[in-house]
Amino acid sequence: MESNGNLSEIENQEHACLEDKEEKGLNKKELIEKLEQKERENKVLLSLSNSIASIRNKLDLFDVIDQKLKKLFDFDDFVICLINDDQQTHSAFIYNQKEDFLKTAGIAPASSEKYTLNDGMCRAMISSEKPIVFNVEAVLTWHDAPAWLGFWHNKGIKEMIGLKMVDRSSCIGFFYLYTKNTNSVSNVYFDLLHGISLQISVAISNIKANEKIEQQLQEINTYKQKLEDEKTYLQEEVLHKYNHSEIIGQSHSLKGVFHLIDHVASSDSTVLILGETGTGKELIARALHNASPRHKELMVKINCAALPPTLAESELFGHEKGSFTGATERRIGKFELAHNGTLFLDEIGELSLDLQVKLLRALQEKEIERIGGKTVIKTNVRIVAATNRNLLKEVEKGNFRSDLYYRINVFPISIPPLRERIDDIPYLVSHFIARISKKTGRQVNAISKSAVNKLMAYTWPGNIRELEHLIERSILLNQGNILKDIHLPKIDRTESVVNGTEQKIKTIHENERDHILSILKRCNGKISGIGGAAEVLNIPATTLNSKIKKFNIKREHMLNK
Ligand SMILES: Nc1ncnc2c1ncn2[C@@H]1O[C@H](COP(=O)(O)OP(=O)(O)OP(=O)(O)O)[C@@H](O)[C@H]1O
Repeated sequence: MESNGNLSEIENQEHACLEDKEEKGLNKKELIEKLEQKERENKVLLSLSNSIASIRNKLDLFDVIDQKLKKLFDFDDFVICLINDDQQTHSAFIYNQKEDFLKTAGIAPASSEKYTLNDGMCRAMISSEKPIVFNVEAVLTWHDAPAWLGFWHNKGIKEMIGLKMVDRSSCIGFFYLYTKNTNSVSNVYFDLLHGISLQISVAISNIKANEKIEQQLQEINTYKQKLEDEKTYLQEEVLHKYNHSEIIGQSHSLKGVFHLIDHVASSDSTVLILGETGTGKELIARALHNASPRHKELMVKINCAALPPTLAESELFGHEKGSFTGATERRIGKFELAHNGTLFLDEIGELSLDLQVKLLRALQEKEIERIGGKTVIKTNVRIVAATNRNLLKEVEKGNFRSDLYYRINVFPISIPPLRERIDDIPYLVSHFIARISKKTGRQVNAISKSAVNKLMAYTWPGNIRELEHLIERSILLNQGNILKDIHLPKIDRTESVVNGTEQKIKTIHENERDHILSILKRCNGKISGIGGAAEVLNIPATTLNSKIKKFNIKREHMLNK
């Protein structure tokens, strides 16, 4: 009896069979019972086919087969195996996954195990169009019995009904029913079984398509999460800083810094930026990143001085959800965020010794592990570090690991303090006036010459940041659109305290002499002309010359820094 599993065809066949039996004189009651039985079977098949259409995962398919087919056939268990991509082996795809079930001795079904297609059972099923009944005891005596058979034998299985599963005329796997009795599935049902296996093939294609969609969705979610992380980081960055795109200055020393940036930007070398606070180290780090091949990726900043001790490791390397109290969400660390980009380790001299070890390991291994994570994550980051400390001294004092120092001190760039590049002050002032006026809505658009001179005479312990803040303060206090009044700190802080002891009170003359001398030194002995001490002091060069004479200031005093 051939069948393609179509239900109406099956019914026709059953009617033909009944007519045949009537002819042979079977009694009517028996025939009605048969007909009712067939109707029940058809109902089960119809409901199976309806359920199969909505199946999305393996568990659903297991339940549907287990519940619906058990109404039709007397079997104890079943397994669906699929042929692997290598076309040489097959593995269990749908099977009973209950723990107590899998405890039985022998090789329990597991999707990770691969078995050859070249065993006696597979060969027989591949070459047969119909289900085959295998006797377990008999197959166990075969030289090419499948490796897993002992497991079912130990479970008390006596018979296996196996058939190949076909999709678009190729064999994609096998469907096995296991029974503890013999002859429990009559061969009358074999055509039906074949039809069922075709429906199961459809369900399997759906499951596989669904698994692929799920996997792609997961990839999309991971990517989305990365974009979210980057977006949050960038939003924080925008909130916390102005958007500097320019480094202002024309001084010889700053040009030297630009030259070094040009040299090193295109490589992946670690750069250590040295300089007093406020000299623009972060600006230089950004310029370096923007000039590097990594400029399309993020430059992620870690302020090592501001890392809270309890969260520092998570901040650097991230954590998995639930890895510690308060870790309610998975979070990626700055190292991971900077993947393919630049990691800017600001104020690296402030990093605790404990974190120095962890940082060194991450730099050496080029891989990190999230707290509570089980996998090692490869990272490709370019390191730019900055400090206002003398790191070598910190190494000598035992505050900074020498191995980390040598690891980061590959290409040092020193940013000169503002007092050593006073030529940059007028440019910086114009830049800040324009920006701060715009920001505050004030109409200030110029600065008086005397105010610039005053600024050039100051020593700027806080460097450009101090200048920026001072201009802002002055603009806010200014009347009119020319900045005339500059509110410099009353005492020049660098000169007010000497080794923590108070200065002795000086006479007016002593003060005047010291001030003139300090400006002369700053101007490298230049008296007149642009950038000369007379211009800075806002007095004629002739007046300055007579004061130099009066205070007995010698040329060597002026050059003696
Ligand atoms: N050459 C420059 N042109 C324009 N603005 C500058 C320049 N140098 C520094 N600044 C500005 O001065 C401020 C301080 O700069 P930055 O934060 O880069 O200094 P830093 O050396 O990193 O300071 P710290 O050591 O305190 O972290 C910033 O607002 C920065 O934009």
